[in-house]
Amino acid sequence: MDPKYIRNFAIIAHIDHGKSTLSDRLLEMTGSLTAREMQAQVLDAMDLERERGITIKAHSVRMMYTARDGQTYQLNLIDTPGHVDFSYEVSRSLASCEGALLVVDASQGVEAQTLANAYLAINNGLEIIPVINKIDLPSADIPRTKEMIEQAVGLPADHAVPVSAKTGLGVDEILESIVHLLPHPKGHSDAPLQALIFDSWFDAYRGVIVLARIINGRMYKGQKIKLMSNGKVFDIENLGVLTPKPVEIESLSAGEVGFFVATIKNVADTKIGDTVTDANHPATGMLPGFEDIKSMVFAGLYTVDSHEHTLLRDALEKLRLNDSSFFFEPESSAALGFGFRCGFLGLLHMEIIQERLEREFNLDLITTAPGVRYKITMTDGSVLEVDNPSRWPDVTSIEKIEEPIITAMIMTNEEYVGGILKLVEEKRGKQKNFEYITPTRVMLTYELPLNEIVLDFYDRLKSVSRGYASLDYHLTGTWVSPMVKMDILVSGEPVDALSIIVHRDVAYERGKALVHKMKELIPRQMFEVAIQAAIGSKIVARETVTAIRKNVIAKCYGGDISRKRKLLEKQKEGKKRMKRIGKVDIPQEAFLAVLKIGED
Ligand SMILES: Nc1nc2c(ncn2[C@@H]2O[C@H](COP(=O)(O)OP(=O)(O)OP(=O)(O)O)[C@@H](O)[C@H]2O)c(=O)[nH]1
Repeated sequence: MDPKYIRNFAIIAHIDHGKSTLSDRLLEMTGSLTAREMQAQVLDAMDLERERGITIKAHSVRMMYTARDGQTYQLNLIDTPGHVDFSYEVSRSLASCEGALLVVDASQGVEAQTLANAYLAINNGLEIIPVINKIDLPSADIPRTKEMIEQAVGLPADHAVPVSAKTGLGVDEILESIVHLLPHPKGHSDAPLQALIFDSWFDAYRGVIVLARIINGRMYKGQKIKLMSNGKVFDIENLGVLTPKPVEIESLSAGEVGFFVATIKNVADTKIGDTVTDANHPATGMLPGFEDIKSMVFAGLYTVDSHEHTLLRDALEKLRLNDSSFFFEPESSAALGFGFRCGFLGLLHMEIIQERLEREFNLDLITTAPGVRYKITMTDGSVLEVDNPSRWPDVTSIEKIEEPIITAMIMTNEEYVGGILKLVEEKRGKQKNFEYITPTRVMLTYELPLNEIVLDFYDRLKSVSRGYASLDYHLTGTWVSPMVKMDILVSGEPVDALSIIVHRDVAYERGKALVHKMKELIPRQMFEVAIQAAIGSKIVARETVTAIRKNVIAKCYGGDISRKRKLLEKQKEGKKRMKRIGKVDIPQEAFLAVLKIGED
């Protein structure tokens, strides 16, 4: 198609502002799907996505739209993941577009992710159309939302489109705006092929499927292609577009978006942000912006039943086929046996993987507390990267430790600022900016250690702000910090899988809170159990779980048999997620006690 009649765009929004609902409405209005064909929210296809109500993977859909001027346009909607863990994927999706719809909930206004996503779009040079959504709600305030878009985001809002994605009101105006306000793609079909990969996954029937935007040149069936980041060469077996049903076509040319299937066996070869070129007539350079994705959050995964260890390995391998952004390697723990050290993009990503392992592979897992990767310079000048507390070197050989730092944007209402400032201070934050966006809305910018964020920051923020704060962050550097390893001893024995890395200045408090929480989480046993926190040989906190006096069955001795069985069954259920360490049964929650410290 003549690029003049193509529009590639993304929808960006803060979580729950209506991105998926609007996508569905656009599909419906362009006849891509009839209302009847339409299951609720087609674009969020994965089960987990639907349950959690968030978009995890980016997809793209081609729609044909005949505008009021009578011309038919090809609109490619490129979906973006809706969570900070996936911001690199978001940026690559945006790099595949010329424009974006910035959806803002008219009853909530601009939130942290609205801003973060808008900045990503602006940095990628996109034209932005503000869309003010949910105008059917009684609490919708269009003038105020416009004002916030102008003041907080810095975008003109006079051409903002007020809509209700739910009822469809105003959505046809969005289609007209896309056609008339967004620029068309500018590539050259006769130049050597350069296609940007913005998503890929493994399909059990078709193999690796790659979504790409053709920036220059042409892609066709039978073509020999080269992936420029690793130089690997493959043959294109077929290609097509999602409408959202996959429809095969013969070729894709500059400006278009589609999928291709090549002789690629391993999804890890298709890196997001990579450039695909023609192996026989290669382009001179890669498209800008490519990065190798790095894990930010690390944790150990173990099976409750040590016989299931190979099942866990197989499951991890299967999941990795579909998601090349997490990594794992074998590790062993004196307490937990054989397991895997895993690296994730962020906490949500970790939870998703964990949940899939349990749900799809039926595994009972023990997860150790998530942590980050430290760069340690040793006194002999060598440099180590350590993400596992059990590999922490001896203190006497450490010269300096650098920890990863994020810059966080927090948007909230004035009345919650006090509580939030207290929280960020406790989390070792440094204020960078404090700004009133409107007379009652505040934007705080802070530098914070990633280590503190992966613990319980997000939940704590939600609770101090009663949900009226939004957070967005990205990695921006490192601090040199006096971190120490804190060991936890159960009945006098250190349990390696419970060790954590903490800042020296908060170690004492953290230790106290941690053993206190563990005391609540470890069930009483037939004997007394001491729980201690120690730094080196120094005990910093201690609690005792007292012994049980009677056993459960004795209580109903002589009672009816079904009650007795029920009790036994209940005990068994409770045991499922316990790991016996020495003589003590420790439940899964206790391994994550550090995440629950602030919860009382
Ligand atoms: N009243 C009203 N509700 C809406 C409208 N648009 C979306 N919603 C509701 O708002 C909620 C969130 O909508 P989604 O479309 O799932 O939001 P989203 O931005 O896609 O969320 P993520 O995918 O998690 O980023 C849902 O309960 C929708 O039914 C609207 O125009 N009016």
